[in-house]
Amino acid sequence: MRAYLDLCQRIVEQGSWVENSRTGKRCLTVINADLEYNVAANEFPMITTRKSFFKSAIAEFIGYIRGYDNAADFRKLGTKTWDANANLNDVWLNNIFRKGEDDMGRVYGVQGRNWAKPDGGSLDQLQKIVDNLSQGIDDRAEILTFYNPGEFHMGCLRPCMHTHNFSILDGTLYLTSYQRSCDVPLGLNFNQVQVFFFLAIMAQITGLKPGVAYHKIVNAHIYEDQLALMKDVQLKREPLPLPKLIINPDIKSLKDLETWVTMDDFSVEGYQCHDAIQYPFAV
Ligand SMILES: Nc1nc(=O)c2c([nH]1)NC[C@@H]1CN(c3ccc(C(=O)N[C@@H](CCC(=O)O)C(=O)O)cc3)CN21
Ligand SMILES: O=c1ccn([C@H]2C[C@H](O)[C@@H](COP(=O)(O)O)O2)c(=O)[nH]1
Repeated sequence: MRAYLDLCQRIVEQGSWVENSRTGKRCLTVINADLEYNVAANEFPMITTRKSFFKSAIAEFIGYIRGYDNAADFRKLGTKTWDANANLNDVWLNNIFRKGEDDMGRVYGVQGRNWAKPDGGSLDQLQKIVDNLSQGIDDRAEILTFYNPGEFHMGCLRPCMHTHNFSILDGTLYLTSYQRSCDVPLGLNFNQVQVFFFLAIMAQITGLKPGVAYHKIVNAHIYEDQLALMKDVQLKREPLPLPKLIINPDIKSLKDLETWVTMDDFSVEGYQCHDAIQYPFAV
């Protein structure tokens, strides 16, 4: 995908160095990036300039859809992406709200499916959206937000891709997703796949046609220890044609996603890529 490489190039050429106290690593940073994915044409935005792992990215997102709060549940689905944040960050390890090994606390899906109401009880944001969209209703507030500042102290990480806003226009479903902070070499690889997947699967389970997914990023960065690999290896490569995402057509409801779906229900067709690059991960 040219747009991904253009963003990487922009960070390398125009980025400013920013200290980050949470990770102790500096980041080369730009502000504001807009990406678009054509879900209607099934142009699946898997990165081709290095080997990419779409199943981990989809597993992570299905974990959010299910409201998981535990890295072990994510591992069972097929991704280890939450192991480090749940178990290796000292601030979280010493947090009194941490419920033990693998606990992530009140992050992402917990907020999406089980938002605690001040008057007691909880709110299921995703179920409301699925119910509305299935009836062709867009109330101009079809918003799933994981961003709950009142509970940041009860989770291992503040959500990065924090808000997903659906729209219906002329019978077609659109998605606009907002991301406050983006690790471009590692996280964006996953986040592109997730934004595409979320629109594709929501269209499938609500009976709407998918349109375009818009991905809006605020702080886009490359960590200092990732920079050489980006500059000297990935940016020297030419992108290859995009593959297609194949989703099992038997997935017809939110219940299906919550109960029987596994990573065997997803495959890609026509994925060609350059060799793997292992970028360092900042905890
Ligand atoms: N610093 C940082 N960057 C992130 O992108 C990130 C976080 N932290 N914390 C929360 C989640 C976890 N995410 C992750 C975590 C690990 C990989 C990763 O290791 N990816 C490898 C291999 C993945 C695999 O084998 O499945 C890669 O090469 O893409 C990617 C995204 C995205 N998020
Ligand atoms: O989906 C995700 C989750 C996380 N990231 C990255 C962005 C940052 O590098 C870190 C989070 O650190 P903060 O200090 O909370 O901003 O994780 C991502 O790119 N995508």
